[in-house]
Amino acid sequence: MANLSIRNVSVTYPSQMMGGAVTALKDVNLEIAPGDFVVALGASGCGKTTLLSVIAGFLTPTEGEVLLGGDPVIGPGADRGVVFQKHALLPWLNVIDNTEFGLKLRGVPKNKRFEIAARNLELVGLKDFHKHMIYQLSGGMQQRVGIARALTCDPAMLLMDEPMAALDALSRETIQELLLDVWQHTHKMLFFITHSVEEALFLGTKLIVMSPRPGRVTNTYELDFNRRFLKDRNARAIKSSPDFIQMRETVLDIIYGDERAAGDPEFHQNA
Ligand SMILES: Nc1ncnc2c1ncn2[C@@H]1O[C@H](COP(=O)(O)OP(=O)(O)OP(=O)(O)O)[C@@H](O)[C@H]1O
Repeated sequence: MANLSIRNVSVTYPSQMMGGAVTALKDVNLEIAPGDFVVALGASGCGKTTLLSVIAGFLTPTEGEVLLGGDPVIGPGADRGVVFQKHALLPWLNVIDNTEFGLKLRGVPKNKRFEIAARNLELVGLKDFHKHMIYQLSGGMQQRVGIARALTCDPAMLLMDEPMAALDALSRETIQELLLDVWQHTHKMLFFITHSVEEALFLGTKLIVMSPRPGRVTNTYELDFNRRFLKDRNARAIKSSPDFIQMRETVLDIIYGDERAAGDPEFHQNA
């Protein structure tokens, strides 16, 4: 199975405000192996979305390279499925047609694409919702469709940019647990962006904490809270355990420090 290697990646955007250029990423190195669930966390503007865009192939780095299975990433590809925060589903198509969409574009025959889409919808708990229109679904169910759709081309990696941000607390916890089940079932690499420290610690096997100006990875932690959850399925016990709380405070200190240094007095209490 293929590793994803991010090697010495820097990204500079042209900017009229910031003296002509803004360094969104500076010399980022990261190795993601099959089965890794990498979560990126950090103050606003530290380059999380830029890093995801580089991995997805939406953006070419100014310096450095991204390799998937040793091959350079030179654009978007079916080997990397992207789940966006919202507004990414096609409202005029029903659930099964949205889920099949990528396969249809690739010319996969109808029977085959139905079989794959139905399997993925079952995986995300939507087997009875094939014919529903997108507007008939809750935000959490729409995100389940987004995950099923991203899985249909059997990518090596799922990329998710704050996929839970628009959900209420209960739906968010349900989708977090669902995502861990999907991860355990598929063994895909995951790269996941969030602003919630609790979510990051609960979901990831590897947490990267990023700092702004210029955006870089300052701290990396190996985690096993998600594996503990998959063993005993008691999320509340894990999130209130002493080691979870201690880790949460350590990470919050880093992020608060960055927010203060950036002069933002209203750090959003998203932890
Ligand atoms: N297209 C662009 N043109 C110019 N500057 C950009 C562009 N996209 C992002 N930036 C700048 O690059 C830096 C990193 O942005 P990015 O969106 O990657 O950060 P982020 O960590 O995802 O932020 P947030 O948490 O607020 O979503 C910021 O200073 C941002 O203003």
